[in-house]
Amino acid sequence: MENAVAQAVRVIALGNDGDGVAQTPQGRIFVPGTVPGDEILLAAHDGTHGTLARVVTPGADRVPAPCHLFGACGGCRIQDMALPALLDWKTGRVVEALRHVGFDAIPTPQAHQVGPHGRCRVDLAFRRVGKEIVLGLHRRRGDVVDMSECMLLDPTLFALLPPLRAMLRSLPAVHAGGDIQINLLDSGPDLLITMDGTPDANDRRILAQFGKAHGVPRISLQGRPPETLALTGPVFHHFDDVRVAPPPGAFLQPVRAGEAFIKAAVVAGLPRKGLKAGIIELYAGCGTLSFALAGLAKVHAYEGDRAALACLKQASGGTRVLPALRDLNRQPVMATDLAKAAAVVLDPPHAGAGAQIAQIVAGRPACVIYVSCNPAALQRDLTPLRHAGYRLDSVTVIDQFLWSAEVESVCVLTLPGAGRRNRR
Ligand SMILES: C[S@@+](CC[C@H](N)C(=O)[O-])C[C@H]1O[C@@H](n2cnc3c(N)ncnc32)[C@H](O)[C@@H]1O
Repeated sequence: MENAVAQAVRVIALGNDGDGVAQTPQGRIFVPGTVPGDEILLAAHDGTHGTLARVVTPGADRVPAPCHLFGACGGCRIQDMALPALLDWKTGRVVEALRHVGFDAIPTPQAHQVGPHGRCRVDLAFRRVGKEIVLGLHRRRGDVVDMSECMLLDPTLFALLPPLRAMLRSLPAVHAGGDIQINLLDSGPDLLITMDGTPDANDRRILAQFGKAHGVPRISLQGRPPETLALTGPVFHHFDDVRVAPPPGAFLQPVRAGEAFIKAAVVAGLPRKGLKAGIIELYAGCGTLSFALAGLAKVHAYEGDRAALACLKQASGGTRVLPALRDLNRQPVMATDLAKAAAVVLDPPHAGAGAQIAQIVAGRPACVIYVSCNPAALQRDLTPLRHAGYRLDSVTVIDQFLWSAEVESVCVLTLPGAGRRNRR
C-alpha cells in the first residue's frame, strides 16, 4: 500500500465479501469498513485494495456498529450498515446470480432476516496468553480476539464462555491452544475440541466435572472419528418432533429461526399433487429437512457423511424417511430414479452439487427445490436446468448469518409439462 489519495471518494457498492467498493480516479478499490453512499478519505491503496483514513460524509445506511469488538473480531464483517439495507444487498446478490442464469422472469423474492443472539453453532479458537485463556473468533487476518461481548451468539452459549475459559486454563492437555466447535442441541451445548496435547485420565475428569456443572452432556476430541472424552448425559436434538442424536461437530443450520425459514420455503415449494411418487432429498445431513418433508410424502434421503447418515438412520424408524449413504460427487443419484420423483430437494455444500446436476437435467423431474448457501454455486448449478427448460417459480432469501456476507436462498423450479409426463 503506497498511494495516498488526497480527495474524498464515494463508495458505490459492496463487494461480494462485504467490503465497500470506492470509485477513485484510478478505478474501483475495495475498502473494508465502508458502506455504499459513504464519502471517504483513503489512507492508502495499492490499486485494488485500500484502507480507510476517515468517513467524510456517512452514507444513508451507515449506522454505529452495535458491538465494541467490531473491526477487531473477524466474526462480523458489515456491522456498520443498517440491517434492512444488508438484507436488500443480500437479496440483490441472489437476484443477480439468477439474472446471470438467464431466467426470463424472476419472481419477487420473499426475504427473511433472523434477529441477533440466535447463533447456536460456532467455531471458536483459544490460546494460552500468560496465565489466561483467550477464547473467541480470529481477527480478519490474525490471532484470536477474546469474545467479551457478542451480538450473534445465543445467550446460553455466551454464558458458557467464562466457565469454558476457566476450564481450559486448568486443562493440562492444553499447551498453546486449540479450537472448539459448539452445537447448541436440545440436550445442551455439544463440544468438539481440538487441542495440542493428549488428554489423560485427569483431563477427562476435569472435562466431566465441567460437563456436569454446566449442562454440557458431551465433550469430544476432534479426530477421525472423534473420540468421546466426557459423556455426562444423553445427547439429543429434535427435527419436527423426531428425536435425533447428532454426531460431534454435526452440520446443523446455525440459527433456529433461519432453519425454520428454509424449511417453510422448501415445504411450500412442493407440488400440491402427485406426492405419492415420493421425494428425493440430496445432501440430507442429520435430517434437518427430511422429517418435515416426510410429513407429506415418502423421502429417499441421500447423505455422504457416515456419522450424519447414522444419525438420520437411527431416527428414521417409524417415519417415511428412507436414508442412504452416498457420495453424490462420485456416485450421483441417477436420472432414471430422479425422473420418477414428485420433487427433488437438494441442499448441497458451498461448492455446489457438481456431478449431481447433470443427472437432474437428464432425469427432468417435475419439481426441483434448490437450497443454496453460495450464490456463485447457485448460478453455476441452475444454468443447465434453465437450459433444460426449467422455470423459476419462487425465490426465498434468508439472512441467517447476520452482519456477514453469507446468504442462503431457496429456489423452486418446475418443468412445464413434466408433472403430467411423470404421473402417467
Ligand atoms: C449444506 S449441508 C445440508 C445438510 C442438511 N440439509 C441441513 O440443512 O442440515 C450439506 C450436506 O451435504 C453433505 N455432503 C457434502 N458433500 C457430499 C457429497 N459429495 N455427497 C453426499 N453428501 C455430501 C454434507 O455432509 C452435509 O450434510
